[in-house]
Amino acid sequence: MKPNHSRRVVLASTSPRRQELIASLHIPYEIRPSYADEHTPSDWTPRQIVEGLALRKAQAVYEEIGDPSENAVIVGSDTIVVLEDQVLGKPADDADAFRMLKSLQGRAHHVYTGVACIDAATGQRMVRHRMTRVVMKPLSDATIQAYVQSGEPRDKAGAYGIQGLGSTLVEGIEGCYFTVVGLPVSLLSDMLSEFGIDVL
Ligand SMILES: Cc1cn([C@H]2C[C@H](O)[C@@H](COP(=O)(O)OP(=O)(O)OP(=O)(O)O)O2)c(=O)[nH]c1=O
Repeated sequence: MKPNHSRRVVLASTSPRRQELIASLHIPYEIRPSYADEHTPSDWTPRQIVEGLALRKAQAVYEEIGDPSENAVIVGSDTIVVLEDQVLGKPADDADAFRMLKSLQGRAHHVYTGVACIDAATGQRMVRHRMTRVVMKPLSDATIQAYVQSGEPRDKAGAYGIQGLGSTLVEGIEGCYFTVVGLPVSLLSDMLSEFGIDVL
C-alpha cells in the first residue's frame, strides 16, 4: 500500500531541531510557531509537564487553524531534563547554564519529551511521551565555562545540545537519541499513522 501523503503536518514549534527532524520524514509539513504559556503547577510529574505542555502548544495552533475543512494534523512537543527530583528547563542566562551543567556533570539524568497530535478537522487528540537516560562525563569548570561561552546551551533544556558540541560532554545514553534532541520521530510516526499519515 502506498503511503497516504494527502494530509499534512503542522508543526507547532519554533525549534530549529524539531523542524529539521520533521523534514527528515519526507511528509508534507508546515511550521506554525506556538507561543503557549509554559508555566506548570509545581506538583506536576515530569510526564505531566511534557505531555501537558506538548498539548498546550498543539492546542494554541488548533485554536488558530482548527476547521472541519482543514486536512492536517497539528503536532506539539516539549522537552525537559530531570536530575533526581529537579526539573531543568532552558537556562535563564549563562550563569544559570553553568550551574545546570555543573549539577549534571559526572552523573546520570533523564530527558523527557512529550508529543501531542491534534486533528485540525475534528479536534481528536493524542498525547504520549518518551524518556531517555543520559550519563554526562565528569567535567572541569574550565570545560563547562568554554561550553557555555560557545552559546550552545542558551536555548536548550538542561543547557546542552547532544546534537552539537554537547555531544563531547556525553558518555552514553539509554533510550531514543531523538527524545534528547526534542522530537522522538519513531514515536511520532506511530502517532501520525493513527491519524491517517503513514510515513512509510
Ligand atoms: C537536552 C537537549 C535539549 N534540546 C532542546 C530541544 C528543545 O528545542 C529545547 C527544549 O525547549 P522546549 O520548550 O521543549 O522547546 P522550544 O521552546 O525550543 O521549541 P517549541 O517552539 O517547540 O516550544 O531543548 C536540544 O536541542 N538538545 C538536547 O540535547
